[in-house]
Amino acid sequence: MEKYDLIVIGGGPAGYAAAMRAIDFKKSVCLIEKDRVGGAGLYNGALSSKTLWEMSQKVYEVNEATQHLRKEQFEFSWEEVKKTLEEALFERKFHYSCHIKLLQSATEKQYFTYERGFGKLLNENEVEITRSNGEGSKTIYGENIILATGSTPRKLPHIDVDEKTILTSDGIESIKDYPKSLVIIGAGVIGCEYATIFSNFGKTKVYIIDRQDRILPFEDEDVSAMVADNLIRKGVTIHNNAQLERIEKIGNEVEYELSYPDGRSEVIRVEKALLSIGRTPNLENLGLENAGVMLSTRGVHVEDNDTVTNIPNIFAVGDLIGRIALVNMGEIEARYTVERIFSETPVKKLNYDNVCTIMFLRPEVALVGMNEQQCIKQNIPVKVVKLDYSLISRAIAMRRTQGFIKIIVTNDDEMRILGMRVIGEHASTAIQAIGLLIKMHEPIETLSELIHPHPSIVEGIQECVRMLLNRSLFKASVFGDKMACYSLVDGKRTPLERL
Ligand SMILES: Cc1cc2nc3c(=O)[nH]c(=O)nc-3n(C[C@H](O)[C@H](O)[C@H](O)COP(=O)(O)OP(=O)(O)OC[C@H]3O[C@@H](n4cnc5c(N)ncnc54)[C@H](O)[C@@H]3O)c2cc1C
Ligand SMILES: NC(=O)c1ccc[n+]([C@@H]2O[C@H](COP(=O)([O-])OP(=O)(O)OC[C@H]3O[C@@H](n4cnc5c(N)ncnc54)[C@H](O)[C@@H]3O)[C@@H](O)[C@H]2O)c1
Repeated sequence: MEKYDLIVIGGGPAGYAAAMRAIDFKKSVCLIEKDRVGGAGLYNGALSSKTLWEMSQKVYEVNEATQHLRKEQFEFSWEEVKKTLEEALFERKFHYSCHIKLLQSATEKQYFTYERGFGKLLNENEVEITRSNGEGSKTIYGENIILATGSTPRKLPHIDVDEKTILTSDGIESIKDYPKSLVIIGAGVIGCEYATIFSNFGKTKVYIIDRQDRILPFEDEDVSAMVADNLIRKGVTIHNNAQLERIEKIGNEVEYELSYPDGRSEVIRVEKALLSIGRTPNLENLGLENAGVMLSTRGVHVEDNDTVTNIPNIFAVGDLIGRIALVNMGEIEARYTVERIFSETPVKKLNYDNVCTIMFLRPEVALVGMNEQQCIKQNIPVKVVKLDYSLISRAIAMRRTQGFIKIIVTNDDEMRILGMRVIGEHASTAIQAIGLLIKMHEPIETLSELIHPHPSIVEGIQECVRMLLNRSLFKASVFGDKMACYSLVDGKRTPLERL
């Protein structure tokens, strides 16, 4: 039987990162992927949806900038959109396939093996690989095993997803043309990103069904309100507080019925529906019971800030553990796991305090660390500072002054940063710097006199920090509507006196 130091099941961003990190330790690693290396990091996921988003942003911006000049809207045909999408996917797929091929023929071949097939645990060390092309199966042995089988869209028993008319993110990119109308069920990240994409293209009437009183319910109200306002301005209908009573295919269309707390109900017909109500970990036929691996309510059970399961040589990373479903987190968890297994020196546990993300909306939203509602929920007393984009030179130069920067710090003299939210153009440009400050437990003083490029959106972050220190360029006493600074203790906001 072939023996390896490490077997990795699943070749998405997490599994791939694990295999590559094992090579650095000169350990023998077998990576097993049943379908396509890259997983949802590429296909029907991060790269594909961002390619669509980028194209849709271009369309929207051209039309916005030239609205007084043109009679007709600028547009891409769906064929052009698909072609660009395929080019982008091919480029990345090419990197992976060349990389894998060359690694297997280079000096690394003694370490790296790639197997195309379905991986299943037979016990704590043995994995069966069943090849999809009818070439049978084989069993291999691993000293250590990393499970990285990812997730798939969550479905509901009463919604008949056929990936043609009623779709999930797995099927939406295979549509043959822009739908004339699209209802999106679930107003989380995927739902809002696709609402942005289709409303940007301007060819689809978009509806979002939101069972809560606002979209993006896990984000602060000011963020979700600005995102919602912009979607509505682009013609999107948001059904807030709506209960989906029924959704069914009628011919080539979809009919859905909603009810509201005030007793109202409505029936609407659209061309397509997109179900985006979260993701489910890929646990099926993984053989967890054969090895005695336990589950949590979210996925495979792992220890806090760690990736080890209840079986000491079996680990789980990425979407499969249901902790934070992001490419960057899957990669970090995977790299940590390999270091934890093979490093001769102790490795620091995982830390989720400074996770940086971007929500690809219009405008983009950058997130790092905690938001206000998390501070309230965890009863952490904080200070909050908020600056409107209209006071930032670069936003003025861009003629895009809609947006704000919000920074949350500890409610003490040191004022360590706990989190930041930026919504607006170039929102994502400064999140890693803030992520680094959070990780290093640095006080905000560090940022206040650092030389920032001018004109840039990040100067707004510096102005926020200076406001907290009561030394801002503009004074909140004058621009009270654009600058806010308050303490947030026991859920109560109290304005802080600022000059
Ligand atoms: C529409 C969409 C947009 C997204 N946008 C972003 C974004 O902008 N930024 C971001 O950070 N994240 C984004 N995400 C989330 C991100 O794609 C996932 O968090 C990430 O891909 C998870 O990586 P993973 O390796 O854990 O799992 P996956 O990417 O799901 O990969 C798992 C792999 O395992 C394989 N597999 C499963 N079972 C087996 C088995 N038994 N044997 C062998 N192979 C198996 C699968 O075929 C797959 O290739 C997005 C997701 C979606 C759906
Ligand atoms: N830009 C990014 O980083 C990015 C982009 C896309 C996806 N992702 C990742 O993918 C994950 C999954 O995204 P998602 O949007 O599917 O999940 P989500 O958790 O972000 O949102 C799901 C939404 O569906 C709603 N919902 C749940 N059940 C419902 C029901 N029965 N009826 C109506 N609404 C319902 C929830 O209230 C929530 O608003 C995200 O958590 C994120 O980690 C990240």
